[in-house]
Amino acid sequence: MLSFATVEKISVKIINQSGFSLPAYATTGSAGMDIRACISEPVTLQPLERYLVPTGLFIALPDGFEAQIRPRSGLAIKQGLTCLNSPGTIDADYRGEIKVILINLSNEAQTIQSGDRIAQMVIQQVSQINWEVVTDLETTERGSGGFGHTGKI
Ligand SMILES: O=c1ccn([C@H]2C[C@H](O)[C@@H](COP(=O)(O)OP(=O)(O)OP(=O)(O)O)O2)c(=O)[nH]1
Ligand SMILES: [Mg+2]
Repeated sequence: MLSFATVEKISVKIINQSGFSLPAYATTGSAGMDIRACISEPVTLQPLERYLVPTGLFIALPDGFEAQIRPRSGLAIKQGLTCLNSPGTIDADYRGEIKVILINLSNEAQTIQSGDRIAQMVIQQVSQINWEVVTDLETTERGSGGFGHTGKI
């Protein structure tokens, strides 16, 4: 049995005609909850077309939390559908509808039906910081090396 840090309850409002249940963790160890398209009619995305897909979900995160909207790997590998702004950021103070920016990166048209699981939502704790302006940063072994600096193997 996996154990996760328990989070206080998060207020959620769900508005849809199709009676979807709330997003839920599919397995005991799932990081994300799948979220569904909430659309009045099917949407077809042509190759490279993007679409802002409503989910019918509204949440009120506590301060210090964010929700990330991430792609589902199955949808990406099978249909080339992914989230354009991945991961999407849902701010703690956002009270609007959660929407998913889907893009069709396949070379065929792809259709989304209402109720399709189009993305997943991961709730994370985040910190806000204050800057301390300095003239010199503390040194490290890496220094300014990056972008393949440590080699391939
Ligand atoms: O995939 C996403 C990304 C964002 N949002 C909502 C919640 C988020 O809190 C708000 C703003 O998102 P973001 O900061 O990414 O967008 P922005 O372009 O910086 O807009 P803003 O100026 O409103 O912050 O839009 C979504 O519903 N889905
Ligand atoms: Mg922003």
